[in-house]
Amino acid sequence: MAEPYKITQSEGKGSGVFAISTIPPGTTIMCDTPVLKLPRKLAQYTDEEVFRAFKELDEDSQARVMELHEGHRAFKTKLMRIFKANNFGYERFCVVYPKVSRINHSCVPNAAMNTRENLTTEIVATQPIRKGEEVYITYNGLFEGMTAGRRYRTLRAYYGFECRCPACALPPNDLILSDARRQLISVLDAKIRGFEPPNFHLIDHLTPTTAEQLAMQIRYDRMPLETPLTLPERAAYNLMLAKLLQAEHLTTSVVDAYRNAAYHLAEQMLQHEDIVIVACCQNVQAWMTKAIEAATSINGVESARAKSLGDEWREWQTVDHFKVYNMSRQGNLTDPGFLDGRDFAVRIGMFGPAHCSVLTMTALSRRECRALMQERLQKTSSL
Ligand SMILES: C[S@@+](CC[C@H](N)C(=O)[O-])C[C@H]1O[C@@H](n2cnc3c(N)ncnc32)[C@H](O)[C@@H]1O
Repeated sequence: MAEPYKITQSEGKGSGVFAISTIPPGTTIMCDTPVLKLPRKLAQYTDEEVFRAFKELDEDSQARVMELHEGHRAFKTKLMRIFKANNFGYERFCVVYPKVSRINHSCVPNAAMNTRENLTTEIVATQPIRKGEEVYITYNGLFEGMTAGRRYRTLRAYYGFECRCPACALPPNDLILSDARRQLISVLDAKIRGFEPPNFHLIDHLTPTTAEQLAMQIRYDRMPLETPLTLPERAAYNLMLAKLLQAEHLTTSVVDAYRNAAYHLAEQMLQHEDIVIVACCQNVQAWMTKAIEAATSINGVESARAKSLGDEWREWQTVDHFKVYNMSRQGNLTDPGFLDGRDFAVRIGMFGPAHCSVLTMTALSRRECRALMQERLQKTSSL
């Protein structure tokens, strides 16, 4: 199949990758395999190490490396300048891709890199990209949670350019809001993953000279959370994260955030096997719907992600709580006025002998529901 992009000049950025036809979200724009590969190390690579790996390549591969962008940093050799401007660091290797290396950076990217274990990578559109528009990825996954000032320092130190993407070029008042959102994103994202928020303060001292120091390289060490998040916190943090990511137009992680908010709220509700809280079911449904909509618009309606979320949601609906919720929504409960005015929760139970028991349902007001839950809590804590 013809590739939907061409590599051509991008104003003020050297070369760039541009869409030659409209690219719907979820489309694989480009596939690439590393041309140069070095084992990952904590300390900086020396010129000799990079040269040794380069010398192993055949002539054609060497030529492909040497035609890449040199960046703007003052390393001694052209090879090192190219390596520094184009390498991607993974857990075990640092690699240079011949085609992906032509993609410029934006803090609000319209494409993302999906890399397999064998280090082949795909660039996938995460937003609709119109014909003639430039394709952007983000050079640093942590930028989602960094203020514009810290992104500026990082890009200047490691790449030597000033980003003018829509997030970095916001008017001052909007920038303050964007910075606040991104700092919150960093806190919520870290806590959801079970870590204390990363300490980005070292970046404030980052300069092109200090960038190569080891102390700067290991600044993202993460401390596990002292107290794990509770279920209500998990649901709330994921919901806030989803909303903040959307406000920042950072679409890639929105799907997981909405899905996880729904999952943890459902988990919380299912702790009471016999109580169906209507508002919880409504929220679980609303957030799963948003996750599915986001996956459909980012990955495409036929994508594995959108399908697996749809399957997951259908499976959740086979649980008694959602069955009862759906019945109440469809007015299928025996008494049509059943939930009127007391529509906070439904208590479900079984009545009669096991072989012919019937499902019973009792409407609960907010006060009744809270009293019932508190009574149970007291019983559990007195055990
Ligand atoms: C991996 S290369 C990207 C492709 C490169 N523009 C080229 O000509 O091959 C990284 C270099 O591209 C340039 N670059 C990338 N994103 C940029 C941006 N948003 N603004 C200005 N320059 C950018 C910088 O010179 C950076 O060192």
